[in-house]
Amino acid sequence: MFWFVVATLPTVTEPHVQSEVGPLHSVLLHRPGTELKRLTPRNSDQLLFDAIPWVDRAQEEHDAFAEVLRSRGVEVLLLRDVLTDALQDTRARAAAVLTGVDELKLGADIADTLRSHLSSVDDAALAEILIAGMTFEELPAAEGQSLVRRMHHPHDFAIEPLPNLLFTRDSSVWVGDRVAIAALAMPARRRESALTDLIYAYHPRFSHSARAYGAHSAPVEGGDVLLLAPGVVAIGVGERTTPAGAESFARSVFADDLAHTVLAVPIEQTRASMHLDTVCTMVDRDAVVMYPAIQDSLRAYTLRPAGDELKVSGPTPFLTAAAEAMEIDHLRVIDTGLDPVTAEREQWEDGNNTLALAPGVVVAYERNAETNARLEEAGIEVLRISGSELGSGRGGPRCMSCPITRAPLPEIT
Ligand SMILES: NC(=[NH2+])NCCC[C@H](N)C(=O)O
Repeated sequence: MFWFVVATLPTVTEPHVQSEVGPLHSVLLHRPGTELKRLTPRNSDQLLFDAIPWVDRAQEEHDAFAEVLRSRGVEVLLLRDVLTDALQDTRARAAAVLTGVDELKLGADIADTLRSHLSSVDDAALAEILIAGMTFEELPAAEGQSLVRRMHHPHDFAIEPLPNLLFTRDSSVWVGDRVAIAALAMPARRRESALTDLIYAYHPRFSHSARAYGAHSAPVEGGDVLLLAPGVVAIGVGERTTPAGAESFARSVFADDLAHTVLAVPIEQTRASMHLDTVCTMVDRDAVVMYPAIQDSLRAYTLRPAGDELKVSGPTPFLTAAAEAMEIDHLRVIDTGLDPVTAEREQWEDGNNTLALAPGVVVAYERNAETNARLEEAGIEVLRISGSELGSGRGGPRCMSCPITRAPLPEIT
């Protein structure tokens, strides 16, 4: 006689991320849309883009990126869809209307008109306005002509667009089973975390998830947070994440028992290295790809909990501090052996910004041919995507993805 045991598998995978390379199950992406069409040569600097993307092509590239992930069994959640779903909750809608309208900028009359307009549109339209923004000429018609309306150019933004929402890595980050909503440093990005906050607070899939870093406001951006191993978090400190942000993030993950060591890693405050993940990402459980120019100079302060206090030591070389915290002999750096000019070109085009789908399997921009070839020589499987338009905002596959669930790392036998 045979007994069949039917395992009841959960229909959705619970959020949980402990590492950079555990098999990826669920990820949050944002398919770019109208917000990219708002970019002009006059506003692109302020909106943190280095070129004006060809939007249709950027969407094709993004669809292909999502398809690569799906073809490897990853569940892709699109930010616009989950935001629209979250807005079904009336509390979410009320909060969304408040976050979208800046009364100081618009004055009381326009703010009132805009709030009632936003309250009257359906969930999808509200999500679209929150993402794509709104110009003065798109404002709902109102009686009379206020000074604010008359003095603003019709193409000025009444609600700023969010072109950098494409980089879902930065506005929220999962550590273990908790999500931290990032406090973003650049004015052009601040409203992004209001949207991720709404999603995680009101989408039925996430509304029961606990928060990390809840009550803090010092900037930490997800692109600076690398989960080197279960219990070990590296935080880049530079143009975006501040020392105060890194310190309070460390206190928060220690208090919640999510980590035993945090490495605060100073990085150069330049556009080319605005986040730690622009110069270093993990490609295997014990290996990183790293911009060769910083390999010898990268250092880290080691933070550990000491009762209610923090014990800070260092700085010491990053690779040594990381290996020690990860309890491995050596954190391998894939030897790209690139000449400095090629290395600088490929770093700028996000060659070091790979997204791991599993240990030794990464998604990378195809244009970084030399870096990718060296990764393959080192035994890493590289899934290439094209990013000529997507990359114009200075972000690669890692920046464009927020992992929500990764399986635990398989034991090494
Ligand atoms: N995790 C990352 N490296 N994100 C890239 C963000 C790029 C974006 N244009 C910004 O300047 O904020």
